[in-house]
Amino acid sequence: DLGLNFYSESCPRAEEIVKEQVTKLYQKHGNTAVSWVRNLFHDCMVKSCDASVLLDTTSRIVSEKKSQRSFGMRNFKYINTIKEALERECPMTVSCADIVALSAREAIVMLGGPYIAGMKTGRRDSRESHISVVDDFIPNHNDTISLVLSRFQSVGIDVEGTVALLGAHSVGRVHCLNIVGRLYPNVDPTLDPEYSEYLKRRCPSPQPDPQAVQYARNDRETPMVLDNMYYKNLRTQRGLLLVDQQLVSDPNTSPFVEKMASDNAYFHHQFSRALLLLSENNPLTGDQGEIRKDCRFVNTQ
Ligand code: HEM
Ligand SMILES: [Ca+2]
Ligand SMILES: [Ca+2]
Repeated sequence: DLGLNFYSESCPRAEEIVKEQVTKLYQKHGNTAVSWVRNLFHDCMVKSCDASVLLDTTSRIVSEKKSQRSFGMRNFKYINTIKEALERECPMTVSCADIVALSAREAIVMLGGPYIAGMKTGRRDSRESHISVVDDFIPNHNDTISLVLSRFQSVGIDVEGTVALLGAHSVGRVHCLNIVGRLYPNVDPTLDPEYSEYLKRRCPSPQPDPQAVQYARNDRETPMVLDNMYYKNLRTQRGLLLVDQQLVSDPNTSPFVEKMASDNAYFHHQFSRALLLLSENNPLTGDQGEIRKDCRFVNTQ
């Protein structure tokens, strides 16, 4: 099973090393922290917190990064930086799946979010990619709220927790590809008009070139702070994705949006609770899976 401070004997400084590396990376490239938060969602939601999302494509494996749902994910190369620091201290000991979890915990602090107490470790790494089922677990940007809620419910996260987790969209960016459906041919009438003008300036073409890096920030006010500005934006019709905006129009979720918009501490509390649950979804433990040497590849192909 997972446990608190699983590496206390095998690698006592493991959690400290992750913290040091996440801090250094954040100082050089602030958006690495944003990536670590998204990584946890994309790994843990898809079957298990097993670092399946980190595998690269090889002759035997099709990477989950190839999925349309993973569009825009970035900074994977810096996971290797964290892993290398751990390998220098304790070779073949700390799993990539625990790096995903611990780096997210530290990143949330860097971004002004809550410190998530009680995060367990001891996850082991998958020997396979789950590319064929990514779409069954990760919702699309324009899915209905009932589908989104059922996906989170299937990993034990309730409505309040789901509303809190979507608050991760208080940081980072969205590429135009995921936005233009709300702008062209007609502007979604639920969008604030001043906001849709801004979005059209950011995304001037209905068919964005997928190679061009055209995007809008999730939260224009505090783009690098994991705060409740996201919910305030939803209240003023400035939700970026359809899934975001639906949180205020649906009667099951809107009361939580209201509470989170007016109380940042409550948002942080719910975010911690839900993220902890997500971080413990169906891990490989004991002698299941393996401890990868390189997070991009299984040990023996
Ligand atoms: C219904 C659930 C969700 C959907 C449909 C969704 C969808 C998306 C989409 C489409 C993007 C923009 C990708 C791009 O164009 O570059 C995005 C970005 C992001 N998502 Fe989500 N997301 C969901 C839930 C979550 C959760 C639960 C978290 C974390 C707890 C999360 C964290 C992030 C972060 C941090 C970014 C910004 C990434 C960056 O700037 O590099 N998302 N999400
Ligand atoms: Ca996974
Ligand atoms: Ca923010």
